[in-house]
Amino acid sequence: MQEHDSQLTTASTALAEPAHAYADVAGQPSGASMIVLEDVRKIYEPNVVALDGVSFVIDKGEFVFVVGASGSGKSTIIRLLLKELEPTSGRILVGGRDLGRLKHSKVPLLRRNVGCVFQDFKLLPNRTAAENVAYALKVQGESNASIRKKVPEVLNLVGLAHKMGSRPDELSGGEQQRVSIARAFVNHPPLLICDEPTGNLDPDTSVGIMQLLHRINTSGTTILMVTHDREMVDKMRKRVIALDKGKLMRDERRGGYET
Ligand SMILES: Nc1ncnc2c1ncn2[C@@H]1O[C@H](COP(=O)(O)OP(=O)(O)OP(=O)(O)O)[C@@H](O)[C@H]1O
Repeated sequence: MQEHDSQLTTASTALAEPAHAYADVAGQPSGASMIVLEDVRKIYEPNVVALDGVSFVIDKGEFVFVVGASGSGKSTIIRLLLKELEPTSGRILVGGRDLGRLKHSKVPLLRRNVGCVFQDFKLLPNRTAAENVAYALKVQGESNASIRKKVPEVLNLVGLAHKMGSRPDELSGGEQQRVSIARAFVNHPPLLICDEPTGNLDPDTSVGIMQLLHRINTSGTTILMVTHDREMVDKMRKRVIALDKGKLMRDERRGGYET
């Protein structure tokens, strides 16, 4: 743990000025906010109102849960933040950049600055843990020398140094999620979006994953986590944004799953 923490401190130092990571995205200065949604509406064809005037601000370094019943609009928010979708109206800023004004050629750069962790891990089945992380770096154009350095460092950080050569089918669910967190965090993105990261895990394993995400957060990375994990939200007492049928119903510092 000691060793992991010192590496997270290094990550924190690297993130001391996360605005640099975005400096090329649109060439605008970044403020203290990591995510801004201003009166965002999203209507899917033919006429499904997924988000109905949602506004909130998430500052750099925050840890925020997004909760709500199925169909309340949580995944739509994630897809908007990654610019996989465009809002019907309203404004979205990530790292100070207005996504509505972001050129399509800059979208890959945006996504490199936003790590993503999913419920189903999305690992390549025939590759080892190390290869899964290395592959993500390779497609980003990272040099072989840098990949050789970064992969063991990040797998050590998530507590998987001893399983670098294991394929996903040789790893437990919790270990697979650690590989997926390593892949998302390997370039120390200023923002990590987690879509139900503990949804497939038992309660004890989920606690370990949450501890890891908490440590990543305390190193400076902003975390937005969509979850149905009532117990976890109630235990962590972090900021909670609750959606219901596309509307923001609650935004509470140190909130619980329900009021
Ligand atoms: N591509 C789409 N076309 C039409 N309607 C969609 C599309 N994607 C989502 N929706 C609808 O938009 C609403 C919000 O969906 P969204 O996936 O954001 O909810 P969610 O809160 O993530 O749900 P879950 O917890 O089940 O993942 C739902 O009514 C859903 O049926």
